[in-house]
Amino acid sequence: MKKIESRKLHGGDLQVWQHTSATTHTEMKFAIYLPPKAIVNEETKTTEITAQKFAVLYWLSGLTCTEQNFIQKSGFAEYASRHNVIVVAPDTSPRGVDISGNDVPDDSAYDLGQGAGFYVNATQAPWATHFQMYDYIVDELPNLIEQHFPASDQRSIFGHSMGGHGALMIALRNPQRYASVSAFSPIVAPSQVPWGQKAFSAYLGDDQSTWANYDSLAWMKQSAHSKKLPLLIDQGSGDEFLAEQLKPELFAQAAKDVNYPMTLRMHDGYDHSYYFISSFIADHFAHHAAALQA
Ligand SMILES: N[C@@H](CCC(=O)N[C@@H](CSC=O)C(=O)NCC(=O)O)C(=O)O
Repeated sequence: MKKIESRKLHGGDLQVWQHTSATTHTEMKFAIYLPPKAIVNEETKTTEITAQKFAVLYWLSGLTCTEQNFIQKSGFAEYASRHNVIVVAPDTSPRGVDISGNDVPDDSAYDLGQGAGFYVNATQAPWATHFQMYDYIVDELPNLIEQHFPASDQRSIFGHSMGGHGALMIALRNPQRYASVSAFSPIVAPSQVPWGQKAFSAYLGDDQSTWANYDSLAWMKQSAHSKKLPLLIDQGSGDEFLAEQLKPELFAQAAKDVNYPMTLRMHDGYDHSYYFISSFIADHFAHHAAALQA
């Protein structure tokens, strides 16, 4: 693991790390924010509160994003610092070259390939060798974080758009691993909308029965007997992708049908951008901090 960026922010330490992933077989980057109390003293190798471990909130970004978009645009650090929660924001796909020096596939579209991993384990060529983002987010990254940082195994997850799909799908599939989930402008039914259909066809193939494994709406529909997590969705009514790609009403109806408590808030006039995210990021930290008891 190599630290490639470190900046003081709201009293804490914002770092970017690069590591060789055993899951994607590429170099991967992630950002991590250590709130003031979680900063490790290099001399004593302890945090301000000796041996304390801190809950971790995982952020999944949307199409075209790297680990940088969220940390630069969301205004998250004030709230991570206030709630004493570690925040981890990974890249959205493998990139560049693999560990054998071969190019990672990229079809050069903004909604497929590099920057568009969709948080699935691809089964189809040429993607399957590297595009294993589900396993990377659910297993490899938390293991790494909990091994190398003062991080507990108390985890929550949130995200935006493609990353909102990722957060909802991962939390609904693994309710024992997370304390809470939230999303801004999520793609809730990827199997039914153009962005998701394009990605799932490429990564998972034409047999649509396999798509349900990665579809939040499908997971919600079968969650009647699952552990229920605190679940919040914020959506702007002025979002240019709302009607064609996002469809949060389908998810809210499915939740109602299976008695899954959730909050869907529609916000008049807000669009799909990080301006919307930064306007409501404080509420998402409050939502997760309550569940994590951070
Ligand atoms: N037309 C845009 C589409 C890309 C876009 O809007 N990306 C969003 C996420 S959309 C769903 O996952 C985003 O977060 N962009 C990065 C940002 O910093 O705003 C395009 O061509 O880029």
